[in-house]
Amino acid sequence: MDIKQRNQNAIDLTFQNVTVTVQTKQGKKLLLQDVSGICKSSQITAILGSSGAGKTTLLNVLTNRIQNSKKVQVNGKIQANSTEINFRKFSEFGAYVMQDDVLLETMTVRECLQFAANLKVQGDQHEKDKVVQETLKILKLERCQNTLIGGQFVKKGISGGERKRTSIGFELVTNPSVIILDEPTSGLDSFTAYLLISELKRYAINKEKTVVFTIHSPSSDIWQLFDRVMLLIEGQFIYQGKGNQSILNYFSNQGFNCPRLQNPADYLMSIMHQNNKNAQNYPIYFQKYDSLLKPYVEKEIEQGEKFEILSYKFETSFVYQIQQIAKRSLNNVKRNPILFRARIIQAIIMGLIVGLIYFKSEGRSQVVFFKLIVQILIYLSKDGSNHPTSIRDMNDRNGLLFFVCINQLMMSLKPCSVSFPSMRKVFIREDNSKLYSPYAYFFGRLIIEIIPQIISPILYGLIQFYMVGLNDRTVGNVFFYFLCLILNSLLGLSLGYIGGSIFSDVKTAVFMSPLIFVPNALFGGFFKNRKNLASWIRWIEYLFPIKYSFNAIAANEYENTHFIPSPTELLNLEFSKWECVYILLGFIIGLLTISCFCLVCNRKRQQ
Ligand SMILES: Nc1ncnc2c1ncn2[C@@H]1O[C@H](COP(=O)(O)OP(=O)(O)OP(=O)(O)O)[C@@H](O)[C@H]1O
Repeated sequence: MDIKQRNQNAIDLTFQNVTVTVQTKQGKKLLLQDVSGICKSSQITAILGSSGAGKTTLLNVLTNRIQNSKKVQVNGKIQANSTEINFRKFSEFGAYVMQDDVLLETMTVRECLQFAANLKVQGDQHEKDKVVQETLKILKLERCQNTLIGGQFVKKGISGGERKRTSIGFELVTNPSVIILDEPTSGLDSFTAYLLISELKRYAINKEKTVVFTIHSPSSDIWQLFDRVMLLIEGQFIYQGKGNQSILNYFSNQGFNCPRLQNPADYLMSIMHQNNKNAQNYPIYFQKYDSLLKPYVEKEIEQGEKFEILSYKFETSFVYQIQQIAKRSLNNVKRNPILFRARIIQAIIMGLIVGLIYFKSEGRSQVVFFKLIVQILIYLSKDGSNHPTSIRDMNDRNGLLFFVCINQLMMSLKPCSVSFPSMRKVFIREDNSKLYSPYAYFFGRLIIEIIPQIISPILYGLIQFYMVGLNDRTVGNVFFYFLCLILNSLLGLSLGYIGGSIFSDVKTAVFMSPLIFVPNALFGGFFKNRKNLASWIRWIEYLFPIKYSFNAIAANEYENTHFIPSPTELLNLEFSKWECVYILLGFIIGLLTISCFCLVCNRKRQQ
């Protein structure tokens, strides 16, 4: 690498006159007050301050995660090598490791880094693997590389420190020029914390990276490592410049002497801590900073790196992204199969319950369940034996058909409505890191989640179809019945996706699902005959897809029936069974498209 290339990869991150104001019930609150500074390449910059001083807010501003809104106002200039940057630009060269480690618990440490590398590292698979191996080595994660991350559902997992390092590795693997970390040492013992910060320092020096982090109470060993320190009180700087002895000299000149045997960081935290005694000194700190350090910092900003930033923008193909997400989703199902198993068990139990309740009612086929497979194989056709024999039988049949429709819808609606919210944090984090397109995420997950929604209705149907004795006059009738079950299940999936992509948390999504389900059931054409609906409200029934499911399944059941009165006329079935299939397919595609757009529009910047 020549000198010019090396300098072009180095980024000085500067911020000038940054002010952040939020509107609260009590009035306007200043989170950051006209702060300016520089974080230099090949250095580690530590931001210290008491709780609530504005450290995280500053990192959010540097990474462009805070946007102007009705409640929040952000002013100031953020630049990388004198080029003003926005959220998208930052993601091309920078990475942000938030305080919470948002990782997918069913992945191993290596898989987690590999996922990020596959999607964001340029080159062939060998190069991607090499970067992963190097990152595992830098962060001392080799020993636990094949251990599952673990969490709520997958109990056995890596330790807190390994988790933190995996989180950092997930961002480092993409080789960012600027890496910003919010409290990377929280939850780590002092020695692990020291190892981590020294690795970050080595990384900054060896690879000319800009490393910025907030830290609460660094040990004296860690304190020695800081190249640059920023001290914040109430959203204002009281110090910015070299670490170690320089900072102690600065405060000593103001009459604040750190006792010889005390950890300098602890001493500084004690004089910054918000209490009445310290508060009297705040004006002195601010005034000294403004007169002694601010002009010097402004000069440093002016002298900062001016090279144009090399664009690292690299995106894998849409199909490759879908492949990677689908592969991960499949692994997720394999390693945490509880939802999949629950869906299958639910189908078997519900199939048996329905089969037993409606078992071989009056005049129905006497074919028993175990003959089912043979029945289908020999394409058995029966001559009208499955048609209703009485009004009572017809009512039973209608009830069964309607129940089957709403049951299938409900069985897939609920699990699918929590599918996006349960992974939302992971998605938001990865989306913020611009690992993939949100559309690829949607389709990658859909491809895998659709599988149980097809297997389950088939199982359900296989169990109850012949137990009950539905219309098996032709093979076409039998298959159409199964097609209806699958379409209902996919309808539930798409309705669930709508809820899950609008509502960001699991509880709200589950709570709102009856709002989707109940009107569908009421306007489905069974509980209330459509002819009896008031004319002003009748049009609404067309908006609820269960109407078409019931129409299709009933039209199939009563096809060529000789029964009088005609069940199709009594039910006022409006459409032919195939017309209903096309309408249902339209609904499913339409709802999936809407939910995809909702997911895209509902993204936010992680703070
Ligand atoms: N959206 C908001 N609305 C109102 N107040 C806010 C908002 N965001 C942050 N604050 C307040 O701004 C102050 C600074 O918050 P910030 O999270 O930056 O502090 P911090 O220094 O990182 O604290 P800690 O070390 O405890 O994480 C806090 O008093 C916080 O309550």
